[in-house]
Amino acid sequence: MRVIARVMLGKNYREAWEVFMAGREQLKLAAYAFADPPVPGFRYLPTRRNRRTWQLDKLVRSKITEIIKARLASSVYGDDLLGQMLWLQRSGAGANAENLSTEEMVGECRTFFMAGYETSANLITWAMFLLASHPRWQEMVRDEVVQEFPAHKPPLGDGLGKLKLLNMLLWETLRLYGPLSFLQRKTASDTILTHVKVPKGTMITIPLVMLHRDKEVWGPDADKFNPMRFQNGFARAAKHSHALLAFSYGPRVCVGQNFAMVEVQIVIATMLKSFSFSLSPTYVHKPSNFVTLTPKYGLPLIVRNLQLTR
Ligand code: HEM
Repeated sequence: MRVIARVMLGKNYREAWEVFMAGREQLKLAAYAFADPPVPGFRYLPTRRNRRTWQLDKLVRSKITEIIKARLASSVYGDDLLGQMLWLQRSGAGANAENLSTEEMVGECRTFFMAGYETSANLITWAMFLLASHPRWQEMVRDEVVQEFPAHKPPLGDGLGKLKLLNMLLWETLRLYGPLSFLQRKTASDTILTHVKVPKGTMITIPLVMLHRDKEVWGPDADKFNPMRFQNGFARAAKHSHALLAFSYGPRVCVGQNFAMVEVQIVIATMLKSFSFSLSPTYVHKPSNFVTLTPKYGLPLIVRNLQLTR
């Protein structure tokens, strides 16, 4: 959470935290709204949940707007993402920069907060689950990390690109336990999808969980943990070069995917260097899809300090 708060509003870290907590609650409320009756205008009714959503919305907007105003007044835009947007807006350097209104900047901040925390946190969680469940892989990835980043060399910088096994492990985690279980799209025109006529304006849900475990695409071991399927690269792991859609594909592909992969690599490599992990006997395997895919009862791990055990 701190990572995305610093990246987005680093200079205003304390306010970022408040914005973030409010946004997080909003996201949960929005997820509950999926179960609302499909009554037009239902979201405008003053139900308790809607009122709370509006309250949070106001809070998030006013906080970010205040931060923007203060930075503009001081002419010190900051070296975080908001600072970059302000700089683009003021300098007119970016394409369509003049169109980036304060309202849009507020929207961008909200999107980044929402899109950039739970997803990465859950990738770390599920990767740790798989490492704890497959000790041989845990050893192999640790050996790779220690070889590239011995003793007191922190796992940062170009060396991360050499952590092939860790990358394979992360791709396999995204396949089996991708943070987002589905994507949604609305058809922009009448279309035909595998012989089915789909009228304009139809909402289509793309079930990533099913696609990622489809035996026709991934082979007979599609349900099994096998990071080696990625040994020849991402595009050759399945019958289709874009079968892994955890970060989506096309014009709406996740803009934060490289950032997320580096962030997660650093966190996992740092932990593996000093600790070993095994699953606690109290762990109950129940992936639960609420906004993102999480272990319903948490992920209790037994953690051992390697310096004490070696
Ligand atoms: C493991 C981590 C992540 C996963 C699995 C993930 C996944 C996704 C997916 C599937 C989408 C597309 C949604 C759609 O097409 O409907 C998306 C969009 C987006 N992601 Fe990520 N994401 C991750 C991390 C991040 C991070 C760290 C950031 C920010 C630093 C970020 C920022 C965004 C933004 C801004 C969008 C919207 C892009 C747009 O609509 O143009 N994501 N992400």
